[in-house]
Amino acid sequence: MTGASEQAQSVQTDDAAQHTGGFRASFDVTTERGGQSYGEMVEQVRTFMDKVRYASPTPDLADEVIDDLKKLNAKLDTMLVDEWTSPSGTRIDLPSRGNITLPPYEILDGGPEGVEATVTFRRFHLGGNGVAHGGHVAIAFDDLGGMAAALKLGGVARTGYLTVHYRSLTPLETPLAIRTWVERFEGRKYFVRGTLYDGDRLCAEMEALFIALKPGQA
Ligand SMILES: CCCCCCCCCCCCCCCC(=O)SCCNC(=O)CCNC(=O)[C@H](O)C(C)(C)COP(=O)(O)OP(=O)(O)OC[C@H]1O[C@@H](n2cnc3c(N)ncnc32)[C@H](O)[C@@H]1OP(=O)(O)O
Repeated sequence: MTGASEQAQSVQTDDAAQHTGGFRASFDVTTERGGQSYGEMVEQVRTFMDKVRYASPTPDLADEVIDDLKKLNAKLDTMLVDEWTSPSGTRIDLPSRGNITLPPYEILDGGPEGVEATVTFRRFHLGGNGVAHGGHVAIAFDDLGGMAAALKLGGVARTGYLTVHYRSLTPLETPLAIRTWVERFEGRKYFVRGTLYDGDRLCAEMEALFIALKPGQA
């Protein structure tokens, strides 16, 4: 089986959408790419990943699952597109904009004043002893901190640094309140803060620097 990066893209993409700087030439926001079942497809894969984290299959069952996965991978091989035209990351109607690599979050409010969201770490995000892996907490802060910077500056920023203070354990399968906001900015430097709460209990805090990209900068 080859990885996606080794596979030829099988679907023609629009030249006008090609990358000319920043994460994307322009940030695409869609609700249609991938069709109406794309969100449920992502959800089923997330559920599968949750089960893989806890499953202890017999060798026979593992072989069966491998066969099934090979068939599914072959199906998706017929529809691979480039980063700029994939639905993933652009579907604002779906949790985490349809990006399966992010912990699923739902935006409650977002604008120049900051972003409020609910994030749920899944069984797949287990670190140990029943609670979330700290790296996954940092991913949530990175994406939503980047979003707060983007909404403040009206453009794209990259993370310069990101520090997470883990204040108490972060539970799995529990909707948590996550908030990010730009505390101040100096030129291209956006200093972003964040909090993650389970009810009244502070699980983690974040402080980060996001740097606005210059025109044409990757
Ligand atoms: C509701 C729907 C709406 C949708 C709405 C769209 C939302 C969409 C959200 C997407 C959200 C994705 C969010 C993921 C964001 C990543 O995860 S990005 C990936 C991780 N980050 C990276 O890979 C960055 C790697 N680093 C770099 O590429 C370059 O260092 C950078 C960041 C582009 C900066 O390089 P540069 O442009 O040459 O700038 P440089 O002159 O070095 O630095 C600029 C200033 O920052 C300072 N600086 C730079 N780095 C540091 C540092 N580490 N510490 C302290 N100071 C620093 C410099 O000292 C300098 O300061 P001044 O001298 O101006 O005072």
